[in-house]
Amino acid sequence: METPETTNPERKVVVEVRDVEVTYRSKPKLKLDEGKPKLERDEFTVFRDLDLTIREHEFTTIVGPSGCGKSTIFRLILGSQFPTKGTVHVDGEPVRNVTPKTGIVYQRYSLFPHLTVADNIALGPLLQQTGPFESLVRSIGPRYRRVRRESRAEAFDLLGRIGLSRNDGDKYPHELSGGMRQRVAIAQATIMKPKVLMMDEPFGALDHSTREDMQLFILEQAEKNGLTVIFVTHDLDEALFLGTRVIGISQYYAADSAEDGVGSKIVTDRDLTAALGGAHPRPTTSIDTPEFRELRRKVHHDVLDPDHRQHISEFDHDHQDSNGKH
Ligand SMILES: Nc1ncnc2c1ncn2[C@@H]1O[C@H](COP(=O)(O)OP(=O)(O)OP(=O)(O)O)[C@@H](O)[C@H]1O
Repeated sequence: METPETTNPERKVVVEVRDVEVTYRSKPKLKLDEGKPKLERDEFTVFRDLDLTIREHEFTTIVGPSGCGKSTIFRLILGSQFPTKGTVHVDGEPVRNVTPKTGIVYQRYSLFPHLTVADNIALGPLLQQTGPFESLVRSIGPRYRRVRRESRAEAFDLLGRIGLSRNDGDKYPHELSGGMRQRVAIAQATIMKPKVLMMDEPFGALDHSTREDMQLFILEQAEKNGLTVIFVTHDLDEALFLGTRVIGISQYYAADSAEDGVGSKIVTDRDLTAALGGAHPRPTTSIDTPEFRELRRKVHHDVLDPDHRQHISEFDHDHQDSNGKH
């Protein structure tokens, strides 16, 4: 596997995935064993010995073909799924559930349709300071009203920074364009100052030109606010354009197996800044260099080329250490 000189060992570790195995089990099925009925579950191990270290201010993009396990990694870091074996830490603590340490932006459905834009953005701080119970029973109390007023003021302040007007704050999500909705979703996540911002195909539903605008927008937000971002996409160009580090996951085939895929692994982990001789492929104008085209060809070959996947089982399975080196 490519060695990621990528990750700067002096930077604080934000996400640490160690020796993780993820096995999915199907619901019990009734089968016949020598004529006797028996309940059995099918098992599928998507990852074995998965290691991943993500450091502060990295913009890590995770790319790979459908079904390779991108969302599985996403859910493990988020805390909505747990490994069968191994550990996942965020900001030095074991991940046990979804916490404000992790901000999330999905392709859709992050916004509550019955709340205005400002109330959607203010919801996180409001719930954090009052809790769902207090919100429910004390919504007319003075403390709740004060916290709500302050959270909304913070939300209105944020609108300008995400390219929306103050008037937009009183609109409902259905009154906004797709790109504006995703800007609000990003504000909703970042207002909580998460240690890591997780984005799962966030621009997948947008048209081409809005998607390009949003790519520039998230780069600007990441840079201005020093965000640590993990961005899952199946689009290699998007992954290479946005990432300071690109992780490619692919399914592998056991040499002696007739099965389709027998698991997935990280097949590429590259520091784009280092790979391109210190020049990051931003802004857009510089991504068409010979170095960038060669990098794209290699990552495409390692991650997305189905002929290459046949041979991945011959790869060295050694773990990386916390510096990302073998
Ligand atoms: N709950 C589950 N039960 C059984 N198998 C599962 C389950 N969730 C995921 N898998 C399997 O694990 C593998 C990885 O799934 P995952 O959704 O993480 O992939 P992905 O790369 O995000 O796919 P896509 O790009 O299509 O969303 C797939 O083969 C999938 O069928």
